[in-house]
Amino acid sequence: MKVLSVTSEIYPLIKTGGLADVAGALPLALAGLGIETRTIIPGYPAIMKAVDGHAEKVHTFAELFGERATLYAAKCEGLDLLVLDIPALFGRFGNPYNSATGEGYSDNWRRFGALSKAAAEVAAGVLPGWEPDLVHCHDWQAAMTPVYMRFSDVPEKPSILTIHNIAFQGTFGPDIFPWLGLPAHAMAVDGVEYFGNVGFLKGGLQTAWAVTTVSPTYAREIQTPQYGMGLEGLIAARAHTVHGIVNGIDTDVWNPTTDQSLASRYTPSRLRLREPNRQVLSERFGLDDDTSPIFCVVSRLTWQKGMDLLAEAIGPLVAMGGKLAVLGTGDHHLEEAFRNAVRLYPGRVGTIIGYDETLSHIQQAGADAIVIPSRFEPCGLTQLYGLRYGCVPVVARTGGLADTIIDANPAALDVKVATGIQFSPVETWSLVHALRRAINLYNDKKAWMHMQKQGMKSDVSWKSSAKLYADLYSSLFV
Ligand SMILES: Nc1ncnc2c1ncn2[C@@H]1O[C@H](COP(=O)(O)OP(=O)(O)O[C@H]2O[C@H](CO)[C@@H](O)[C@H](O)[C@H]2O)[C@@H](O)[C@H]1O
Repeated sequence: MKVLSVTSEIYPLIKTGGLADVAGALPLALAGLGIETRTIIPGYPAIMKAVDGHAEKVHTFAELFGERATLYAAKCEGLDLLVLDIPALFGRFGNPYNSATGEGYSDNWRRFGALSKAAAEVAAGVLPGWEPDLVHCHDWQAAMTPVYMRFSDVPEKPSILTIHNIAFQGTFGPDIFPWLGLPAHAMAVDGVEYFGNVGFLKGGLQTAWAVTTVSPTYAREIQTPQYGMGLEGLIAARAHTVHGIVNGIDTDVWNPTTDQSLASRYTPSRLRLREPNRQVLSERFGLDDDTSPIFCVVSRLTWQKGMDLLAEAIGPLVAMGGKLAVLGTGDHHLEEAFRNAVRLYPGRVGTIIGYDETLSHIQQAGADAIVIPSRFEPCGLTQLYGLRYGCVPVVARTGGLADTIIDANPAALDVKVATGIQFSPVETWSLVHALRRAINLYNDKKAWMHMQKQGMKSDVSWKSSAKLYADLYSSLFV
């Protein structure tokens, strides 16, 4: 089967978050099941640089959203890419969505409208010698693809839209509609119309043949007003086509026995070898060199991720003897709160504001636990990295966090199946209680080691989830 994947970021070429990890890893996992994936991606400077010298021009669009566009094919990092080069839209350095001030680009509707339109044309067969059987779109930036497929003259191909984060919906004023190149009747409830505006994600949810999200619990949650962010009615109405498939991780990139980012590599039976990583981590974050537990964070510093709750829990955490190493970027007031905590609790809290892939590996290998107090979490990847690295996850009981971590309740501890700590409701007092439970368990060396080992045994690979995607793909042809 031939699949066209449509995405606005892909690991290792351009990444702002978990979407890139999934868009990069899933094609490799599906290849093992006989599914050939080509990924269409905007030609940002980072992508153009990566394919420079080995890209082949395969198509020219005379006009796409007022611009001339070129599609290049290139193999890169094991990925089979179709790069959409439109310098006026994508030739911007830095974050793919926002300007240097952190604001979304005002022409994002043109940029990702163009990506979706180009993808729909590839689906319709404009490339010489290659036509996909199915189109798999990721998030709002790709969500107009099935809309263009639905409202075109060419027979529609099966399509899947995966929601990685429903908080980002790509909603724009109605004045953009005439520029989208869609027939007038597409501005209706069974098209892109969304409370009088144009909704990219809404249009995709309406038109894709199947909708997936990245865990079964989140698939249920987004059908409720608490989590659906306005789209719950539409998603619930399409419940029979909504599937929750938990993300896997690239177990070659995330492998503590071979990871070259680490000061020391280790296996479940040689957990002592984590110690040099712990030391590197302590030095990098300016933490006291003692045996008290280190909790880490690798995250966007936002409300979604519950980082305000963690900021409030720092005092109690330090009072209970814990240390905290925070790596992240995000809301300025939260960045400031974590910087302040370093001043208040020197040696107990370390904060690095920034994005650092290598350091994120060192954290998982050196910290004792990773804290993920998300208010909502479609799947979450950092708890999966934590499991793989023996860094015990302390997580909010929501979305994929609820599906992937086995809470250390007395029964689970008794039969040694616990892999982390869950807490609910997602409030500061409850998080503090979870941190206390973690510290108590950490002080019981045997129980803690069992949890680390049990986590490291968990199957966090793409194997079973890739099979679920393959089955879903096949089901759309019957
Ligand atoms: N400062 C930093 N330095 C280095 N690395 C950093 C970093 N901050 C974050 N990262 C990395 O970025 C990725 C974040 O992935 P997540 O799944 O945690 O959340 P995100 O909200 O981006 O993804 C959305 O999509 C994914 C994929 O489906 C879902 O798992 C998730 O629930 C959903 O919100 C991880 O690989 C993490 O290690």
